[in-house]
Amino acid sequence: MSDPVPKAELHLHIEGTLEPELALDLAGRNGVALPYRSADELRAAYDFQDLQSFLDLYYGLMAVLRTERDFAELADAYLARAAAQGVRHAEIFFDPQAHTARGVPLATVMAGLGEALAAAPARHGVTTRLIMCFLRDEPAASALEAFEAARPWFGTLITGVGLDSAEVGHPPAGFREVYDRARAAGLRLVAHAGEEGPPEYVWQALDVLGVERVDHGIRSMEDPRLVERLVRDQVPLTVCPLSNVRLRCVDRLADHPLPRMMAAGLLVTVNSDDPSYFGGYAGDNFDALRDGLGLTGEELRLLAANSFRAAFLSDAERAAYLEEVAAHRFA
Ligand SMILES: Nc1ncnc2[nH]cnc12
Ligand SMILES: [Zn+2]
Repeated sequence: MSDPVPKAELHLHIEGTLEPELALDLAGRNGVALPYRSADELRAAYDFQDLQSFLDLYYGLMAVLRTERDFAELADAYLARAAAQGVRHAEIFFDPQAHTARGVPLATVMAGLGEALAAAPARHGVTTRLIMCFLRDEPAASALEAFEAARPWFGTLITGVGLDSAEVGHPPAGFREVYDRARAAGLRLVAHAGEEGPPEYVWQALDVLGVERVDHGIRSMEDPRLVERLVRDQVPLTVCPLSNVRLRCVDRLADHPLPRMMAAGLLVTVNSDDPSYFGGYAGDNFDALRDGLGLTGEELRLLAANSFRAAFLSDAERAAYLEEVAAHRFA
């Protein structure tokens, strides 16, 4: 990747950027016993059958994240890698409940992430937003509790709310109340839907939760009326091609619906989801689309421009980033 196109990353779980080497370092530093003796042994465990098999490993490995410094190092390492692949703006998810349930105070998580994000423009040339996600396989009451605990950071460090974790059997409609509170608090609204779950979950994310962006949304293609709606309203979809292959939502990259989604007029963006686990950061996903699906430089430019159109930026920031995309020369 000689000169990557400038892009925004809008679907990135900071916990999913935990590289095996850092996980082992933190395990040693924090005295956490892991059942892996080397980074290669850990990497070999990254062979997933579906979303749940990934989540089991992902939540388990979070045990190594304990201190403010751990979260700061995690986020700083992501920002360095992302910047090297052309990411100029990152809207970063985190899972508060996955940390507080392990006894790590929310204030510790926020202080660590806050330190790395505050340094990011000067250190890495990356602007950021932070989006707290609710775990949809936990009760709605737990999401409400997490939401209320995070109020001190609303509008300063926390820009929005999202919904993630095991999708099937956990439809968006169960989280109406916490989304209503988030809207009233002035937060931006997104949710994972249509990754493994059916198009009905995308409808619920739009019509019950009132989301502004849909994370994944690939199964929307099964419902022509839903595609019509998403095209009409130009609802951004944060698609994650390498993730979809690794979690077997699609059989092979060659079968990925992204080209059909673009042809249908959907506002598609390309993102890495959990790059340490799925074989690539944002630029690697762009490269895979070029090398594996034959996307042209102009198609990649459109995807990069879409990422800034779909981002929670001011008009002035957006215009400046779109100029950079327009000026980019593909090799
Ligand atoms: N791809 C994904 N889907 C749902 N929840 C997640 N949490 C982290 N990555 C996720
Ligand atoms: Zn995700």
